[in-house]
Amino acid sequence: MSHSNRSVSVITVDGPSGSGKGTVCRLLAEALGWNLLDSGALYRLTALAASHHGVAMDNEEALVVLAAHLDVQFNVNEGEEDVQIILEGEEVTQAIRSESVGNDASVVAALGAVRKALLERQRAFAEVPGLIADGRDMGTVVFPEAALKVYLDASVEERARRRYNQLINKGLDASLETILADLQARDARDKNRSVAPLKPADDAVILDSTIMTIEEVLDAILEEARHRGLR
Ligand SMILES: Nc1ncnc2c1ncn2[C@@H]1O[C@H](COP(=O)(O)OP(=O)(O)O)[C@@H](O)[C@H]1O
Ligand SMILES: Nc1ccn([C@H]2C[C@H](O)[C@@H](COP(=O)(O)OP(=O)(O)O)O2)c(=O)n1
Repeated sequence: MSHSNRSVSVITVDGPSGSGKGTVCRLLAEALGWNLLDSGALYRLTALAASHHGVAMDNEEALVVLAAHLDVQFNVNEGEEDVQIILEGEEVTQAIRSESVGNDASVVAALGAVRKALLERQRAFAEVPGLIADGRDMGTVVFPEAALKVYLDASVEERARRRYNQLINKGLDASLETILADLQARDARDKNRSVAPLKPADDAVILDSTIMTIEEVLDAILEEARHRGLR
């Protein structure tokens, strides 16, 4: 099956780091009672598995093997906000969220063979009653037939401020300048790669969240979903 389950409704949310995809996708999945695919987590897990196994982030052959055989469990625990992620028997829920794993993920994600190895695993998430898919190429490559495609953007300065606040709130050290520079490098890598670059699908609804609250972004997407008879 190349396009997994065509009868299942899919809403895709693509956009750069810090635009609010993860937050709004979680709320959408909750509001609609649908499944959630955090595709970035798969690239982060591939990068983390590589570093655990001493595989360099440009060793395409070895990375493909890791991506194709990722031994991962996503556990949804009642009352807990985060999905618990277990990689090769080890809890990595927090570990995959670091900025360095994010940067490594962006590097391995530029390799076409790695993306191919993860493709069917992503499509398998499309199960009834529906799927919210969060990533960079959800609407352009993975679910081209999605009923609603959103491209969520925000200025790079605002996205850097959000990341900075996120780290400070976790009690971690952070430098706004470093975060801004890292984000700019990651944006450039994700947008300029030759395979499945980050860009809005031709039929995407573009939302700029720079001066929108999370609630406003959620409502705007739910309104679009309603227009399309998705709820
Ligand atoms: N519209 C918004 N306004 C203000 N803060 C936001 C908004 N959307 C998300 N955030 C915050 O920004 C940070 C990054 O959001 P996240 O959902 O992780 O983005 P992404 O998944 O696109 O990288 C989080 O701390 C989140 O609470
Ligand atoms: N569908 C996807 C999802 C993520 N990636 C790559 C590119 C991103 O920089 C990294 C990390 O993605 P992730 O969505 O987890 O990162 P952010 O939470 O937006 O900072 O993975 C991708 O190439 N395609």
